Amino acid sequence: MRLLKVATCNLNQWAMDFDCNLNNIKESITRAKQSGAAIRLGPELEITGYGCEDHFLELDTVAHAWECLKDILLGDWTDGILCSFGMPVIRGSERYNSQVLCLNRKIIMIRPKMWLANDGNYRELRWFTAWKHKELVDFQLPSEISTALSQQTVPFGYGYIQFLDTAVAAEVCEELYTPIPPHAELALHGVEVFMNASGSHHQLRKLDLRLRSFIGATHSRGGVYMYSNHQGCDGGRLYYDGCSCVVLNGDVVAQGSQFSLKDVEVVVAQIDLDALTHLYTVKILYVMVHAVAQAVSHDGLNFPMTGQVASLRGSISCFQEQASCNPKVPSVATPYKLCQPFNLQMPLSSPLEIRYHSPEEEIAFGPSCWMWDYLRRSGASGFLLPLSGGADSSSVAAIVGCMCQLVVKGVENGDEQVKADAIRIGHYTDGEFPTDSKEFAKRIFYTVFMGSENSSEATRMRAKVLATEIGSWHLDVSIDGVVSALLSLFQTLTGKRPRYKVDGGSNIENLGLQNIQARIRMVLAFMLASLLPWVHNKPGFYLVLGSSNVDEGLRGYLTKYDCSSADINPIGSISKQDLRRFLRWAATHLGYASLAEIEAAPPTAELEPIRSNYSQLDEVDMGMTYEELSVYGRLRKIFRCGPVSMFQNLCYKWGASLSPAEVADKVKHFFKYYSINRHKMTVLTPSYHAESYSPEDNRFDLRQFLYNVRWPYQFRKIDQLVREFDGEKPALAKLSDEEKVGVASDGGMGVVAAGSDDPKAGL
Ligand SMILES: Nc1ncnc2c1ncn2[C@@H]1O[C@H](COP(=O)(O)OP(=O)(O)OC[C@H]2O[C@@H]([n+]3cccc(C(=O)O)c3)[C@H](O)[C@@H]2O)[C@@H](O)[C@H]1O
Ligand SMILES: Nc1ncnc2c1ncn2[C@@H]1O[C@H](COP(=O)(O)OP(=O)(O)OP(=O)(O)O)[C@@H](O)[C@H]1O
Ligand SMILES: NC(=O)CC[C@H](N)C(=O)O
Repeated sequence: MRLLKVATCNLNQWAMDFDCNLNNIKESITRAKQSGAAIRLGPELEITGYGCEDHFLELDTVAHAWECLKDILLGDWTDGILCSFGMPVIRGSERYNSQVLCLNRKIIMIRPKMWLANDGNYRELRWFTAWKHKELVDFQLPSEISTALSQQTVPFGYGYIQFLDTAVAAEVCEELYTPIPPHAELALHGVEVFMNASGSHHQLRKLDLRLRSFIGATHSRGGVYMYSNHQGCDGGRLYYDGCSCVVLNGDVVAQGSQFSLKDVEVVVAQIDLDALTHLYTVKILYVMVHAVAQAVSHDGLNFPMTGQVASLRGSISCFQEQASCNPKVPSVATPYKLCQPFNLQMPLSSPLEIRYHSPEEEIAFGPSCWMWDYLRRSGASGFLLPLSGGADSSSVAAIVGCMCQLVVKGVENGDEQVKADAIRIGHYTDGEFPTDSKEFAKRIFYTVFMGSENSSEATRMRAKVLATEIGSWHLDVSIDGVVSALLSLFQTLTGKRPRYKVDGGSNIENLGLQNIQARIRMVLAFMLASLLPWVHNKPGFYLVLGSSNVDEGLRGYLTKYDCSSADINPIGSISKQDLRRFLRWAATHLGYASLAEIEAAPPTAELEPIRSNYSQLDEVDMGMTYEELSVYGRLRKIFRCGPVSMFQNLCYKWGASLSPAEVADKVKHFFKYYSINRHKMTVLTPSYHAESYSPEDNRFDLRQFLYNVRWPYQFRKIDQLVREFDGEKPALAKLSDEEKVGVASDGGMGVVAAGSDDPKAGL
């Protein structure tokens, strides 16, 4: 029997904060050692933080990473435990994103990343070179390190470490998701343990995709797959969502949290790499030992199994055939044993039922954890939210409420860091600390309803009730005096006073009057956020929260520099549809009952006067439904559709209820407004990234912002296709639902399935 105990971790690193990162790393090693683990894996680029971006171009960053590594290696941290540290390494003139593998105060091997993440939010090729050679070369350690460690060189490149009792290899994040992942070849060389150091961000409904990859990696070829990820906001729009885990032969045997306020979480599993013992015996042992530390069987049928890796591989004929003729992969021989012999005191981990959060929980917990990190690291004393009583700002309020609940839970569970941060931010004195989320919210959360003559009593009351449920310090102010002061000023300047459309004004007047209200709210919000703490004898400032959703951004249905311009926005890349689901969930699960009524109300900007025959509604104003917007957004971004291919796809998808000419009108309408308003994306409030169809212009969706909004070439082609389709209409109408190809699946990312999004269903 070869019993191996492995530890992986979620670390809440902060880009460029080397002290914070080093402390977390040391803490994780301490806990790994306490658990008796022989391997400790940390996340990708953990020493610097993953999100340093152009700081990686600074030599200081790499130098500081070496200094931190030296600090670790000069102490007893790596004694008796193989540690993988993520850091940038320069070799010659190239910089590599590397896993540095250390044991007993020596560096055993440096494994540079071979396939870099370079799409979506990732731009690793801007900072790193990919190592493309299938070999190990000698790497001369920086002189300060080599002197301190008495070690001149280290093997650098692709390969694995051959210990006396097992073989271990690194696979760096993205490499796992490539068409030919390194682990496939390494497994054929007898590598039994894979260490994947990752920097992977949260995206709604993405976890499944990730877990399927770990499972797929080890299901047919066997092996132990260790995954480590960052967890938290390391200084940007992304939330790294942890979920460090250990997978054995396709079964998850240890799983860390996806959302948590903890800075360090260590996930441990114990595996037997060797012989297969009779299940019954194992079951008895399991009962006898009665404590499988990290792995608890959910259904009672999965017991810890011995002999998992070698035995499985030995039973697959093709595996052996391919292994026998596989080209050689270099290795580093390390005369050291990682495994223990059979020992009843060391219980084995069993397969777990994988824990997934629902999308509603993801919306609640991801942004709240991100906001907590942002708050505690920004030096602010709290948040201020312009709360309209509508769905969007109420979702943001609920997320802040959820954050307060998580903080109180963290304190209750004895998390000293959360407690210290909460005491500092909430300005508790005399040994007091938060014990009630509402009381905590009162200290760190201002909500402000800024009503105008166009606001309804219903929204004013909804804002007030929700604020009470959450516990925020709520203000209810009227901005009419400021609006009329501005209008009087304008009248003095020009002699003219604009009127609303319902009162006979033009479109320009109507828009001008709406935008005055929207922008005054922004100015007022920032004023209150900076001065209210002073009024209440608190030091510091509050961060202004924005609350426009991804669909409004895509369509441009927001006033540039209005109340959607804020310091940060937790829902800027979440769709209206998902927010509504979240509100229904939060009404019961977060205990804010009024959210149910808020969700049920039709979305309105309340910027125009309400008359008996007119009341402003978002979907009417926009000329499209939020449901349609989600479809356009996904086709545009995820499926990279231009106007013509979007039209073609939607003809299939909506063909049963809309004619090609109607589809063409919708597509043109969308592209017209998308392009008219694209400039607004350049000044979008930094938002939590949660959705792969985000139109966020600064880091994610890189496109021009000055368009020919008539799209003459593309729209002409659409018109031509409409004429052609009109001739073929009967043929198209004959297609059954199953035959309508629509949009292909996006691999589990929650994209519309064919035929599922009839635009009329949402009306
Ligand atoms: N190509 C370009 N590049 C750079 N900037 C450009 C530009 N074209 C216009 N601009 C600038 O943008 C301005 C137009 O933008 P903006 O001032 O926003 O005005 P605009 O987009 O015309 O109107 C805002 C729309 O959002 C609606 N709204 C407002 C508030 C809340 C809500 C809601 O419920 O969610 C909806 C409102 O009813 C209205 O339909 C122009 O005056 C110009 O200054
Ligand atoms: N009466 C109001 N009081 C306070 N803030 C407001 C008010 N009206 C609008 N806002 C703020 O301006 C933002 C944009 O206003 P808009 O009317 O577009 O709301 P929205 O995007 O539809 O969101 P909501 O669903 O929260 O009303 C809101 O999210 C809110 O933060
Ligand atoms: N750091 C990386 O290699 C990222 C890999 C991948 N795109 C992810 O989100 O997990």
